[in-house]
Amino acid sequence: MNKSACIDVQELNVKRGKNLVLDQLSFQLEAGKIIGLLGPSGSGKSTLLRSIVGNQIITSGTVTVLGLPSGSKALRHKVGYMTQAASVYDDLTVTQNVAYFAKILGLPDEEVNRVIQGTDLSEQASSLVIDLSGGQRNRVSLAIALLGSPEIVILDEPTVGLDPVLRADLWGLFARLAATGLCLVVSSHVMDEAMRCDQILLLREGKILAQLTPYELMERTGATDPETAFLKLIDTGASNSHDNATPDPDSAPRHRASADGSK
Ligand SMILES: Nc1ncnc2c1ncn2[C@@H]1O[C@H](COP(=O)(O)OP(=O)(O)OP(=O)(O)O)[C@@H](O)[C@H]1O
Repeated sequence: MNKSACIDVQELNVKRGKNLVLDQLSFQLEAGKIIGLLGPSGSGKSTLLRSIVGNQIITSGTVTVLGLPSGSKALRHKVGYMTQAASVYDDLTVTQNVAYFAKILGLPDEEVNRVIQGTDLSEQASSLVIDLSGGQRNRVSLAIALLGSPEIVILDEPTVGLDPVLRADLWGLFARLAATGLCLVVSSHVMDEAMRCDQILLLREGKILAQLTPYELMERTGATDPETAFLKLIDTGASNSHDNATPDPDSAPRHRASADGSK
């Protein structure tokens, strides 16, 4: 495994029912970056994320996380996971929700305040979740995923259903988290969000179409927007795209511009 790789997937196949949902995936992801897992609905994003977290029975291949097989007990506090379905209780306050999960994980009270502050929820700490906006609600799920200072945080479509302002807000927060050295893997089917990542893994019908930087995505396809770039990659078959290319320093991931605290 590459020294800086925090996730190493080799020849991963996953069948769900009779369907081969992930087909011979091999790739490595580096620490300290935002990795965007992009692909259309049904392309296998959630299944791949579940395989990394260790919540998915895999048919063959290996998924190694921080040097250990995914799902290992020793990874429990090292990998945070925010599922697509909201896992917060409407009738509890923000603090009560976070404290509940902190207790399950055996974490001290200070940890509750730390993640609430880290997700900009201090003002809403005493509000019931039912009274929060969609973005604030998603941030409660994110706060729970950050409990215990994980090294890897897996976020399954955290911006789904949010308006562009709230989406930009959350991506600003992801950038600030990545700047602290976390490895964030964020799935989305909104291609525009690809441009906010350091690296993009494009998935289609259970196969990796490309692994590249936003800069490379645009340069390789000559497209002016990521949606068109994705379609162009499909057209060309992207047969030589999965090349783990070295990021171009000039690609200066756009989110870094907002990593200094602005949203
Ligand atoms: N329990 C299941 N049994 C059989 N097939 C399943 C099951 N769950 C999911 N699938 C299939 O696996 C494929 C990948 O699903 P997955 O949820 O991983 O995709 P996705 O890219 O995350 O989609 P979305 O963006 O809509 O959440 C889909 O074709 C789906 O129909």
